[in-house]
Amino acid sequence: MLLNQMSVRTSFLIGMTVVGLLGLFFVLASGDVYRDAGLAQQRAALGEQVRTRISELRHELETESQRLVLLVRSEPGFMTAAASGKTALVVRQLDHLFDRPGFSSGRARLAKLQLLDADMTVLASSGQGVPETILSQPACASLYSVAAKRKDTEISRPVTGTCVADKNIYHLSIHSLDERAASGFLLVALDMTPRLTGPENIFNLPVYLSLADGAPFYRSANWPRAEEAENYVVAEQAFNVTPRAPLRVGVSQDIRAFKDELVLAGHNFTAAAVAAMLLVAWLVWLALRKVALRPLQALALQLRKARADKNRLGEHVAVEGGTEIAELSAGFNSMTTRLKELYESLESLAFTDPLTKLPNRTLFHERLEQAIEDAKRDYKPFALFLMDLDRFKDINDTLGHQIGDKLLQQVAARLRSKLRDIDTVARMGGDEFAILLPAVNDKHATMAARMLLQALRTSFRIDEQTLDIGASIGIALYPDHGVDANILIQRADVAMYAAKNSNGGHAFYDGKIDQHNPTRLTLLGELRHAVEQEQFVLYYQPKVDLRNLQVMGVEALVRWNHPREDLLLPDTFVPLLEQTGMIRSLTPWVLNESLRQGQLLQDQGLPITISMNLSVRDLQDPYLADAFAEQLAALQISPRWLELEITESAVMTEPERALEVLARLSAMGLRIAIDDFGTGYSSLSYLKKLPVNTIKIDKSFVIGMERDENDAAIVRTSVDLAHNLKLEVVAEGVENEETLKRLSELGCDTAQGHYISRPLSAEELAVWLKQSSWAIERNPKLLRLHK
Ligand SMILES: Nc1nc2c(ncn2[C@@H]2O[C@H](COP(=O)(O)O[C@H]3[C@@H](O)[C@H](n4cnc5c(=O)[nH]c(N)nc54)O[C@@H]3COP(=O)(O)O)[C@@H](O)[C@H]2O)c(=O)[nH]1
Repeated sequence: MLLNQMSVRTSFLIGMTVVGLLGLFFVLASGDVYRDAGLAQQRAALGEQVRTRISELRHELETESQRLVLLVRSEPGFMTAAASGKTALVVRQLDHLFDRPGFSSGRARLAKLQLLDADMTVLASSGQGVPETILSQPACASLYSVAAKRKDTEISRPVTGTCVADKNIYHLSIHSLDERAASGFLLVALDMTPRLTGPENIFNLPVYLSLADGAPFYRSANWPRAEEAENYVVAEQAFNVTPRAPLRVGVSQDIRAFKDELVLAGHNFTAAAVAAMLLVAWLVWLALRKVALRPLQALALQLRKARADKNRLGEHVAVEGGTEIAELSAGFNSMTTRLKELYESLESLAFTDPLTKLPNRTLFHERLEQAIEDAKRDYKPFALFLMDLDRFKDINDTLGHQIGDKLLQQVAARLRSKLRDIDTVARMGGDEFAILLPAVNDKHATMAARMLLQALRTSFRIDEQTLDIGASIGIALYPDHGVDANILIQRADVAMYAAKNSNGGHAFYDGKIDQHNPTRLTLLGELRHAVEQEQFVLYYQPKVDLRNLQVMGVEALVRWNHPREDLLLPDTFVPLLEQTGMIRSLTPWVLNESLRQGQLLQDQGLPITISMNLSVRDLQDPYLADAFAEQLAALQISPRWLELEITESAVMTEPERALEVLARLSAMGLRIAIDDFGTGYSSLSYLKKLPVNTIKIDKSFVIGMERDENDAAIVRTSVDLAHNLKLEVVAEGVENEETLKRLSELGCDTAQGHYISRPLSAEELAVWLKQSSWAIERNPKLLRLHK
């Protein structure tokens, strides 16, 4: 377990240290074995030396005995005396021999000469030498009986023996005087005690002699004491003297020098073994480091780098090592390359808009945060643009998503091509783009916005079709309009709505126009949803022809069928739809629904004109007339059943464009009414130019005309003006019979108001048209029109 938590390097070092310690232990243990073996060998060598010396001593004594016997045989005096059988003469000769040169000159001291008969009975003994009694002791005398028991054929060979008597050790040998037994035998006794004891013993070492029963016989003065035992080796050898009295010879040898040598050799051996082990360990370490450790460390290092910095993913590590390491490194390199690819594709998925390949909302947010940091550090302003395409929804709905997608791709490419490398352009979703322009002030931002809008004004060519779109850009500046990313985005959003209502197509954030509050934001979100889900419904308010007091048309008025609220009136949401440009998505729906309703009523035999309201944004739409033409054709409805109500202010916002749009609509046969007449700063010169059929006097004058003479004057003047211009007049806001009568007296053509009817749902209208006193059956004008 612990090994699992260690680095390979540490594991290697620990493993090698353990192996090294084990090796050292075995080296030290083998030193002891080696020393013991050395001592055993020393002991064996000493034993061998003792055996050899003893054997040499025997041989030497036997040789000496032979020499003496030959000397004796060559003494005529003795041989004559022996042959004479005269004991005294023989004894004299024997003693005489003792004194002869060469008898006592040997290294073994001559101890006795005896003449024996054929039965090994002593005939004569030399007076010189050791006393007679010593040789007659059983240990020595046994040799006589051994010799006596020999066969005749063995008589010529000497009999030898060793005996211990009277604290001396003797070598005895019995030789025949000649080839015949009858001539007698000669016993030669040599005292070999000095050869085994004393400082000049044959071993030249301290000697310890003991008898068979263990009784000590002799001990050299320098024999080691018990406490010195470890400094000596002792070899023990049986030195057979007679069967009954074997002598054991112990020899000790001082081994201190040898032991010192052993210790020194042991130390040298240990040192050499340790050095060899270290060398082997070092070589193993070098090899392991080269084939395993270095490659693993290189791979681990690369892994750490890649973990710390994702950009280092995919960097290849070139390592040399064994087969497994080569396999590991190849696997590592291919894995890190694959990881890099996966990471990049993930990053691309997470941060890139798949359609336009532009940064997405998430990445834009990151860049915005970074831009704020940079701007704080460098004290440089920057600009944030939020841009929304005009008419994109129409294009998407009418030409299909594929065209819409290609248009977005071309818009993205065009925007990108117009910006600097340091600028960021991102797609926030739908047809909304965000642009970050570092290090620019308000003047640069204005120039950039104009340049981008100009770039988008050039037509787009997609699948053989030429498409024209516009855009609105809202601009928020750092730090003037905010120092926080979310605030800047919100304010650029507010500015974008202002831009939609402006002429230039771009607008800076302005605190005065910012009606930003949570309720408004919620409403905005819900409205977007409502437009997508078509959560609207049309109510219809009848208009009565004052000449016959019968209904002649209805005004279509939109209501929001809010999922949680009651039906919401247009004042609560139409201004917001107009500000945001979303009204342009609602208008086609109102047109479609109005025409469908008109067709239903006509199918029921209730032919009436339907009026619908257009906003200022509709009047700036060059495709509006085309859309109306398409819709009318699709439903096969005559344009004369449709009337469009436009306010003076809507026309006066961009009179030239409005005039162009209205001219086309009028040319198609649609009727045009000026709504809320009298409330705006009417330009009579434009009124003259407009293809208008009707003016609707604003209800604020009509409601008050009974009480306020000024209002009454305005109504009267408006009626006269309209008639002078050959226009029809509608008075709205008729709330009572008196007003209706007064309007009729003034020559007003049509009346609309709560007195006649409040706005009705489609079902209510169908009933009302059949049942009310203003019913259509009694209106011959309309019946005539229908025919
Ligand atoms: N662009 C579009 N604008 C639309 C659409 N539908 C409506 N509108 C605009 O909303 C304004 C308010 O409409 P609404 O709340 O429906 O009010 C209408 C009538 O209910 C009201 N009216 C009618 N008679 C009387 C009356 O006797 N007294 C009284 N106090 N109010 C009355 O007037 C409104 C109709 O006005 P007008 O359009 O000027 O004829 C409305 O002004 C529309 O501009 C839409 O689909 N698109």
